[in-house]
Amino acid sequence: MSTSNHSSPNIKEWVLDPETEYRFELDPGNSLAIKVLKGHAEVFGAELADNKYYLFGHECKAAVFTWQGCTIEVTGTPSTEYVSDETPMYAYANVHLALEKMRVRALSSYRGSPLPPGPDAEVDPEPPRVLVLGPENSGKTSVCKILTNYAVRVGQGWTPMYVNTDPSEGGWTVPGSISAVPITAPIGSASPASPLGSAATSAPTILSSKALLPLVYWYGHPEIKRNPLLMDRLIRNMGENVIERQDLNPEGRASGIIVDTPSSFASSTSSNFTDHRQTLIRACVDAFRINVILIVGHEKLNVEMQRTYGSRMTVVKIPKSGGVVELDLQYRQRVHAQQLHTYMYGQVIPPPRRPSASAVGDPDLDGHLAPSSSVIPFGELSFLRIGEKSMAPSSALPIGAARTVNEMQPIPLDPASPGSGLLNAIVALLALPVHLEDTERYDEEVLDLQVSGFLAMFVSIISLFFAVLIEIKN
Ligand SMILES: Nc1ncnc2c1ncn2[C@@H]1O[C@H](COP(=O)(O)OP(=O)(O)OP(=O)(O)O)[C@@H](O)[C@H]1O
Repeated sequence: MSTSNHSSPNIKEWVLDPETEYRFELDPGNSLAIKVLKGHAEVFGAELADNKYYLFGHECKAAVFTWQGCTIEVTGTPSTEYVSDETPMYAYANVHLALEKMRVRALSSYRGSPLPPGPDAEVDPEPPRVLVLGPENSGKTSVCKILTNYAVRVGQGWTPMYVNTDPSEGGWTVPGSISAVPITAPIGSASPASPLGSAATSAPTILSSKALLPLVYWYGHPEIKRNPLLMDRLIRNMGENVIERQDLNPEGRASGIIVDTPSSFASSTSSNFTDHRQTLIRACVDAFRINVILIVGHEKLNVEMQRTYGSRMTVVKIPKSGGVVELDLQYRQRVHAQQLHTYMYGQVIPPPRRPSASAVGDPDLDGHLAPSSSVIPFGELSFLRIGEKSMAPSSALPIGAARTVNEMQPIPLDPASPGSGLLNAIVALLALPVHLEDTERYDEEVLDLQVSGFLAMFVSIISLFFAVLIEIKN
């Protein structure tokens, strides 16, 4: 590895040796433009085209990896930048090859073609349905992105289903939701505000070719511990939908599923949550018919999963990357705020120094949202909250006492009442099934509905009553 300074003070050239990566971290308000001058490079498995600027911003932390060596030009001043030759990419590439083999065998069997010969010719071909588990800041999302991007890049037309069950991550919409989408093009990593790429928005149609239409369920909190029963139900609903969709499309089904999970699935400091943790892992395994579990750098969890699931599926421990950054609470809160803003208004990453007009990547295209607002009388909307606003764990109730409101009960809210908690809240707009008879409706129906968009609740001082600002996506 070597660096050379350009004539301009904030431009540097980095020559990377094979199998090394250039890691960087950005401060708030800073951005970085990276251009590949020679060779091939990728960011979390997504290849960077030659001689095009890629912008990174909003406190992005990432790495440019190269298999065969490359020269990159970096414009901007990251708070941290260094090159590392110790990466777990070899292990990740091996996992990718094993998953690829499963895909090819599964597709051959769906099409009725003879299976490729080999030691596992007798084993029933199954596409890879992978659950990725690991503690906080272990790099789970990065591993999921790398495996998904490699599958998409193979050129076989795979469209792996990426499932995000971490409500604190935001995925393709806002924090508090869980979502799934078949990935058709490599996922970029320009900003932590859109960690998994962009969903379809009210932006110009230029975006529609690469925008994703995710299936979204609303949990309403970033923290799983808040209502594990609700999370269990949402995961099962999502699994049912995902499997049903894949059953209709052999290529999509053979592409498999990659499920990213929250860190609370891996370890828990509270004994109350330990049972829920295992129940939620089981919910994922059942709902998505998981057949491969990957544990990112956690020995104890690996042993636990080997004991529980090792007899019926492959459980593999993979190394954690030394580049994964420890994200603190304040950083996560800033990213949540940025994700909400990005969902409503799109995002623009200002270039560190205007690179040439050939700049590419998501951010340049994403800054053109045209949010619309409409005033709707509250009488035409019904607001529901699931469970009580603050719920003590069941174990904290007096012996023999039961809850008056259970965790899954939808409670109607009066928006005019000061304690409704709606002011400045984000509310999910749920798609009501239109063809249902009254007899087919049930009390907890709202828990099973998908999200059509999100509402931001503000007060309109001029009209002296509450108004709702709506930005509907999908
Ligand atoms: N090799 C790397 N070089 C630089 N930054 C990295 C690298 N791998 C991951 N990161 C960054 O580290 C941060 C944490 O990684 P990631 O989100 O993948 O971890 P996680 O285990 O999914 O996190 P969480 O605790 O939220 O579940 C992210 O900002 C990611 O971009």
